Amino acid sequence: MEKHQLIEQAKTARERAYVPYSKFPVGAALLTRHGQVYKGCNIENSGFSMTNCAERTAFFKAISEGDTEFEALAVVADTPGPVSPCGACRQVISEFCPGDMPVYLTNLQGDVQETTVAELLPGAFKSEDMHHGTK
Ligand SMILES: O=c1ccn([C@H]2C[C@H](O)[C@@H](CO)O2)c(=O)[nH]1
Ligand SMILES: [Zn+2]
Repeated sequence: MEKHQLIEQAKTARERAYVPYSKFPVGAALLTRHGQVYKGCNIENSGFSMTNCAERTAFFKAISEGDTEFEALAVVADTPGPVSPCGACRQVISEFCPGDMPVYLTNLQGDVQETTVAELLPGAFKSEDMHHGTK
């Protein structure tokens, strides 16, 4: 699957966003090692803190279906520059993806910022960090 195809899938996902409060739809498309794509949109709630971002929707769909090996992620929103994932999503992405995995941050104007999981969250807290002295 090519980069532009994954970005198109993210745009399709964005059309399903439930965003009555922010009116800011976001779409994500997560490519697995087996070539499957999990799409995610942001889903808001009148209790604002319960909002789930597009990125985390895609990851939670994949993980809950038993797909745990990822190759690329695309995210799209109608932003002036490439969309920037929030801190919570950066932490979730770091949990499940190799540091060198490509991430395509895009917008509707066609700007594409190609980055990596490690660049999105330098110094990420990892499970290894919890086991000092216990192994
Ligand atoms: O990368 C991002 C940034 C924001 N949002 C959502 C959360 C909320 O619904 C709206 C405004 O923050 O956009 C995402 O889904 N992904
Ligand atoms: Zn987020």
